[in-house]
Amino acid sequence: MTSDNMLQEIRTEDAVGMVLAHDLTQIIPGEFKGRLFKKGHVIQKDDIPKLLDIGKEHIYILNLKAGYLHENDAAIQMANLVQGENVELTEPHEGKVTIKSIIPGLAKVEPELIHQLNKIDEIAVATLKNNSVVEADQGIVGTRVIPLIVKKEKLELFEKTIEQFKQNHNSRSIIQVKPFLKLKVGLITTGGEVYTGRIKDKFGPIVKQKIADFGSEVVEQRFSPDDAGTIVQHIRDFKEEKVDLILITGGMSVDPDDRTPGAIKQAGADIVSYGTPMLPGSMLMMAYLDGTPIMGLPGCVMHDPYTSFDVLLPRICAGEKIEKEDITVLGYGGLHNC
Ligand SMILES: Nc1nc2c(c(=O)[nH]1)N[C@H]1C(S)=C(S)[C@@H](COP(=O)(O)OP(=O)(O)OC[C@H]3O[C@@H](n4cnc5c(N)ncnc54)[C@H](O)[C@@H]3O)O[C@H]1N2
Ligand code: MOO
Repeated sequence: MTSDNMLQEIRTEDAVGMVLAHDLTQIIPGEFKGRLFKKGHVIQKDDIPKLLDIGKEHIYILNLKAGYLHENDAAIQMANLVQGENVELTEPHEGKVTIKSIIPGLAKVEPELIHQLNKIDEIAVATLKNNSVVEADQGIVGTRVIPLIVKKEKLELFEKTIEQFKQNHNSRSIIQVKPFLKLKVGLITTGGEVYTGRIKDKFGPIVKQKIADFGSEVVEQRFSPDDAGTIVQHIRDFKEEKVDLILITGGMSVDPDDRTPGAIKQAGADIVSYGTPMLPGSMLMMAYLDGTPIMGLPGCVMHDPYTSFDVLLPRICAGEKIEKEDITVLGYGGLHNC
């Protein structure tokens, strides 16, 4: 007997008729990784060679004492303690519970708390990054304890850490998925070369597709020469038409014809940031005009698949307000092939 006499080691050849204490995993590189036997399975004579094939010369018989939890029950408890809106739990599998989204949306995870929880010895909580875009049925979090049996005290500490975090953060959900709203988007395409027809607009279709990907719609596209007054007029018209988001493409960098940042300021918007420390997408402007988000989109959004626009857009589509702090953190890890 080991581990406070709760785990009895039995030779596999002598284990016929006994009950497995946990899921047993087989891994064949490139072919299979998964559960070969499930916890609770009663071992049959035919199972013996299969068990030996996966390297199990001994198995555990479990005699759990008060004050201890089986890995499956610990994983369920941990998942229940962190789960919030629009998610569901899977059954435990090889000691792990997965929290999955039930809708497409924006996954919210509290990094600071996840770090605190993982400081508890024998606890493992693996998550997607905060603000990841997820599909329905996609896993967001996996919970597991490292040993097969764990002291209940560990889970009590886990729970207390969460309670304390909630007290300090207005009972904020730990893990949740925010649905995407159906926004009406007004698009202003600037650039004399497009306005006069010298070149075809290639920015509009790309932005329209990105908006549609989150279930929103560009309700109108207007074209403007490199003239601040015209851009301001289009902004005001869209504001009157009560669009939910105004996007302005081009004219965002350092040339004399780059009129977009000036026009957004001239329209009276509050500027959250001109510039982001992410490449590509460093010349993006984030602003709000009486609560309506306005974004100035630099040329790279038309060319690069992943820019600061692709980081901020899903959050805006999920109804979040972008603050300066959301922009400043984009620099660390923010160099993407640019
Ligand atoms: N010396 C510097 N050069 C650049 C800087 C800088 O800080 N200093 N920033 C770079 C960054 S970052 C970007 S992004 C680009 C472009 O920024 P803009 O938003 O000002 O882009 P434009 O000058 O308006 O156009 C650039 C390019 O894209 C074509 N374009 C624009 N709109 C359309 C459209 N609707 N359809 C088709 N093509 C379009 C335009 O004709 C130009 O070829 O600046 C870097 N340079
Ligand atoms: O706004 Mo610009 O690329 O950073 O490419």
